[in-house]
Amino acid sequence: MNFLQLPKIDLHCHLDGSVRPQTVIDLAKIQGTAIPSDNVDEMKALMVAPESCPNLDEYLTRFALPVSVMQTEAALERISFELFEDAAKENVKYLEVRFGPQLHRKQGLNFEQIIGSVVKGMRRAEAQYDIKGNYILSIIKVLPKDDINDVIDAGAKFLDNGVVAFDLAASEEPGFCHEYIPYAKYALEKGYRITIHAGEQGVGQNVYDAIALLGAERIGHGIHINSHQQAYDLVRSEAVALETCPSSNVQTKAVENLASHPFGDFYRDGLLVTINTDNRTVSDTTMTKELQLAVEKFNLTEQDYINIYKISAENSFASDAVKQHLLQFVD
Ligand SMILES: O=c1[nH]cnc2c1ncn2[C@H]1C[C@H](O)[C@@H](CO)O1
Ligand SMILES: [Zn+2]
Repeated sequence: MNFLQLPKIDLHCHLDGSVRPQTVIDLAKIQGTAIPSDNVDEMKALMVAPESCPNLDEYLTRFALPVSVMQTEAALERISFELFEDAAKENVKYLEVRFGPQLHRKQGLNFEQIIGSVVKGMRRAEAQYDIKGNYILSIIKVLPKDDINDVIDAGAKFLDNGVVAFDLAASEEPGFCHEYIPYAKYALEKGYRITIHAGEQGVGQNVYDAIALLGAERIGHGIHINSHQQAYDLVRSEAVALETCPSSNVQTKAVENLASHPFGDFYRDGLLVTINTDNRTVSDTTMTKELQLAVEKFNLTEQDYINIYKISAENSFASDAVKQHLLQFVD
C-alpha cells in the first residue's frame, strides 16, 4: 500500500497542536514574543509530547507555547493556511480542524476576528491545493463558562461557511457532560453539529452521556466504551462515528500500547471507526503515519482502508456535494 498516495480524510485535528515549530519561531520574532529557543530542533523538542506522558493533562502542557503566538489575526490565518498546506501535500482531501477560540484572546481579539482568521487561512489553502475543510469550535472545559454562548454566537455567523460543529476539549472528568447540557442545546438550536471528546481517559459513561445528554453524532476517541456495554450499544444503535487517533492515544495513556488499542475489534464488530491525527506537532505525526500504523497494527487490507475512508467521508460534517467529491477518490 502506498500510504502517502492514498487519499485521506482527517476529522480530528487540533490547530494549536499542529503548528510548525519554525512558524512559532518566525511569529515570535514578528510579534516580539519571548520563546525558549530560536533553534528549530530545540523548539520541536519542546512542542512534541514524549511517548512516556503519564496522562492527558501532561500531554496538554505542550499547547502553551504555540498558543502564545496565536494571538493575532495574521498568525491565526497563517497557521491555518500552513496546516491545510501540510495536509494537502500528503493527499489529505478533507480536513476538519478544531480549536478553542477562548484561548486566542490574550491580545484583545474578539471571537469573530479569531474564527474569521482561521477560516480565511483555510480558504486560501483551498484555493491553492486539492483539499477542502471545515472548522469545529472546541470549548475548553477548564476555562470559565461565561463566554461559551458568545463563542457559539460568533461561530454561528460562519455556519456552513467554514464552521460546522461544536466540541468539548481538554481534561476529562467523570460526569462532565451534565454541566454542558444548556450549551450543547444552544449550539444545536443554532445549527451546529456536535462531536465531543469522551471516553479518552477511562470513562465509558462519558461517551454515553455525550450522546444521550449532548446530542453528539461523533465522539473524539471513545476508546473506553470497550469497558462500558451501555455506551458501546448506544454508539452502535445511534450509528455514532468514533474519531480514533492512534499515536495520541498511546502518548496520553488512553491505551497502554497500540497492540492493546480496541480499534481493530471495533472495526471488525462493525462500529463506525475513523483514523485521525489529533495533533500533528504534539504527537509528531501525519495522516500518512497514522494510516500506516493502523494498517500494520490492526491488520487492515487496502479494502478495509477504503471502507474506513468511506466511513470518514459519510460521517464528516461536510455538505452532500463535498461528500460526493470525496467518495469519487475511491470509486
Ligand atoms: O486529545 C485531546 N483530548 C482533549 N483535549 C485535547 C486533545 N488534544 C488537544 N486538546 C486540547 C488542547 C488544545 O488547546 C485544545 C483546543 O485545540 O484542545
Ligand atoms: Zn483531540
